[in-house]
Amino acid sequence: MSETVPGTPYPPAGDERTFPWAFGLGEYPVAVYGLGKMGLPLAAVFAEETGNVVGVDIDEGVVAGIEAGESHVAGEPGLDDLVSKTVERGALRATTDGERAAESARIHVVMVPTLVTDGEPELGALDAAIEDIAAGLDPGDAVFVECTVPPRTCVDRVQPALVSESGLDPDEFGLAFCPERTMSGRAIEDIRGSYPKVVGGVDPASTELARRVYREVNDAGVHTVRDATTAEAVKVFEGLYRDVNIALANELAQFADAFGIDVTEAIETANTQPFCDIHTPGAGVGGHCIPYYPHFVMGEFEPDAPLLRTARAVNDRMPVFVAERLLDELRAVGTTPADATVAVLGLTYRPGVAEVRATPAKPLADRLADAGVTVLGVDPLVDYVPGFDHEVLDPYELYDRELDGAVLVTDHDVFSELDWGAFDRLAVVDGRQALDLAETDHSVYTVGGG
Ligand SMILES: NC(=O)c1ccc[n+]([C@@H]2O[C@H](COP(=O)([O-])OP(=O)(O)OC[C@H]3O[C@@H](n4cnc5c(N)ncnc54)[C@H](O)[C@@H]3O)[C@@H](O)[C@H]2O)c1
Ligand SMILES: CC(=O)N[C@@H]1[C@@H](OP(=O)(O)OP(=O)(O)OC[C@H]2O[C@@H](n3ccc(=O)[nH]c3=O)[C@H](O)[C@@H]2O)O[C@H](CO)[C@@H](O)[C@@H]1O
Repeated sequence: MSETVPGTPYPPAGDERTFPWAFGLGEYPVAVYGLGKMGLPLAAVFAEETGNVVGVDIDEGVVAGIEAGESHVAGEPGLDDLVSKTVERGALRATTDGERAAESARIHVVMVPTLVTDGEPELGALDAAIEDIAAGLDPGDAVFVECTVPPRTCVDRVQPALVSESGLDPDEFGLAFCPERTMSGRAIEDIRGSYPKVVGGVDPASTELARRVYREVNDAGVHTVRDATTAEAVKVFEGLYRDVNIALANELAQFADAFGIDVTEAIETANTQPFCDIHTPGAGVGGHCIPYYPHFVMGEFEPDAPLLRTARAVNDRMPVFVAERLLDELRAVGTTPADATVAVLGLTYRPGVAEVRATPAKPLADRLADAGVTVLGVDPLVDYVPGFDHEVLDPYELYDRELDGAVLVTDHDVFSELDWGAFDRLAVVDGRQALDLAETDHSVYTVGGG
């Protein structure tokens, strides 16, 4: 890399006119750290584009599967084929040796889990990946963080760690935050350009290099922002907006009985004008995005965040609210909760995604169990949830069990397709406005419904 970008000694990726060819020919080898639901599709797309990608994961099973040309991520259209083809032609390799991968790469992309433990951001995986990268970081390299992090993480945590552990000066390498704006179930489509890629560097050269790289990957273009912290805030703001607006929908749903209306109908109607986008009430907010991102802001900075706290409290209470509606329905049909067996339908946090982090099913099941209910967990994608201390069934095993009630937490298609008439009269709570039980004699309460 020759020329420098005015205002910083850091050399960008050569000449803008020649960069696409150089990048496409694999002259800027890419390493992707974290090969999960988001990282593997990203690594495969980079491999398709450059022909020269090494993926890094700490899970030996993940690495072995990819080395065999197989994707371990279910439910991603096009991913199985893309992984198979890019591995077969040597464009994508996988390893558990993060340091060695870093030595071979010029562009290092981080997509490891950034989680929350007891309400605190858990960035250990990020720190570990950065440590690997630092061990192999060379002048002129660039680090792009894609996993969601608290604002200021790149400037206050990542850059100092890279400098201290690599021995390089800050202007000898690039660092940018380039958030993953991707939804499980459509990852390749989103990575390829459902929306513009947002990038923000710790300096202009880092922003410029990120722009040049992601312009080769994202057909919707690249939206550059002032700096890395602004880019981190963009990603977190997207999630905060969603958590607050889901909380509004959940709070409104609790007025359905008092108003005597179908709140979902009122929401859908209110949303027919462009200044209103009330989200959908449900049984709770799960996954490692939306319920986690508020904790990247709340309590991490001087200003308090009462709105974020309240929204989190409203959403965290929804599983309990739904469980208590089911207890009401059991009593309404003359069933004593302590004598009841209830199926909790859906253990993953949303349909089609085998992810159970922050699943609403767990607090909901625990509230039922506290009332003496025997709980059966049911899901088509997973048969185990950490901390879920109840029996777990495959959906079709339900027909062999004596049930008194059922609560829909996650609307996997299979639950709408069940033969509900095969069950004796049940107390049912539909937490996702997904069931049509009008032709049955079940006693049904629909969250947000009339
Ligand atoms: N899942 C989503 O819908 C989504 C969407 C946008 C952004 N994100 C962000 O991406 C992050 C990752 O999400 P995901 O769904 O891919 O998680 P995931 O749990 O599916 O995959 C994470 C992968 O990283 C690996 N890993 C953990 N520590 C590592 C390390 N030190 N080095 C290398 N690999 C390591 C794990 O073994 C796992 O394979 C999330 O925490 C979030 O910040 C997720
Ligand atoms: C790039 C990225 O980070 N993408 C994220 C990803 O987020 P995600 O995979 O976590 O999925 P979500 O759809 O946010 O669902 C989370 C939980 O909230 C419940 N929910 C949802 C909507 C609603 O109206 N009422 C609800 O109750 C739902 O059941 C589930 O438990 O995709 C979203 C676009 O879908 C993005 O916005 C979001 O940034």
